[in-house]
Amino acid sequence: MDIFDDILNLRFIDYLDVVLVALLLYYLYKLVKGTVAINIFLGIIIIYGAWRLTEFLNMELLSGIFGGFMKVGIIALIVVFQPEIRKFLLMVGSTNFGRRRKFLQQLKFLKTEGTDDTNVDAIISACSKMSMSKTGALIVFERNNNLDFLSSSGDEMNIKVTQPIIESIFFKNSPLHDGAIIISNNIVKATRVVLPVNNEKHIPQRFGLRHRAAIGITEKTDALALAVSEETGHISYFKDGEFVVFEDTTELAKMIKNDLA
Ligand SMILES: Nc1ncnc2c1ncn2[C@@H]1O[C@H](COP(=O)(O)OP(=O)(O)OP(=O)(O)O)[C@@H](O)[C@H]1O
Repeated sequence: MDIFDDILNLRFIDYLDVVLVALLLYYLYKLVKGTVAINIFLGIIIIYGAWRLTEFLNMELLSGIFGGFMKVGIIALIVVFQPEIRKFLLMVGSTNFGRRRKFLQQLKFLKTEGTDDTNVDAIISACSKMSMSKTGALIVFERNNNLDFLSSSGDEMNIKVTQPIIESIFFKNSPLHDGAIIISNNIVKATRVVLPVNNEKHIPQRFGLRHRAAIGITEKTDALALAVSEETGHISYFKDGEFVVFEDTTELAKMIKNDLA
């Protein structure tokens, strides 16, 4: 009965508390998913379990050793998870409130008809042409996480998306063709951007740095990425650090529009 009383007595702030913890866990999971950090995390849990067990069994020497380790645990955690903590803070701090405002406007039916919707069809047409001519390309779509911290690694731009613009950026002799481009609200924000590369995931050997970079950025942020392979002309779409399977470019365009909505 006590439990039911407790549930009935939950305040709004308690629900909010639970939702925030769930969000925090989700972000933490997103950070450590597919990395060695998950193994370190498991290691810590095993040592904690061993410590409690040796304490329970009154094994003084062993429990002393594990206990000593656990006492400095928080410092060890900060040292070991330094890159993950850094990325986590970056992810939290770089949330793009501009897009959130747009979302609120949509809710209020105030959004003016598609002024800054990305022209996905133009991008897909450019990708199809680049696929046929085996021109390599790497396109990143910004969503809620602000990618300005990456733009500085390349050349900042402010140019409206059109099919010829995308094709000419990646044209082999163009000075801008190397690296990735970042697109936000139908604007190419940056070119020649260097993305974080995922070194840990086991993806087929035929995929090199371009595809690993697409996995890296979509894993660490909520961005989407499109890659056109220079070797095979194949178009790949990435979301949440994974390849997304699609039938044809019509389905691909539909998926991207959906994911950007
Ligand atoms: N970290 C990165 N960030 C942005 N662009 C990158 C990055 N790494 C590689 N690239 C781009 O990808 C190009 C090709 O790299 P690589 O051949 O290793 O990739 P790949 O996955 O095998 O692609 P492809 O099938 O086109 O050869 C590079 O010339 C560069 O323009």
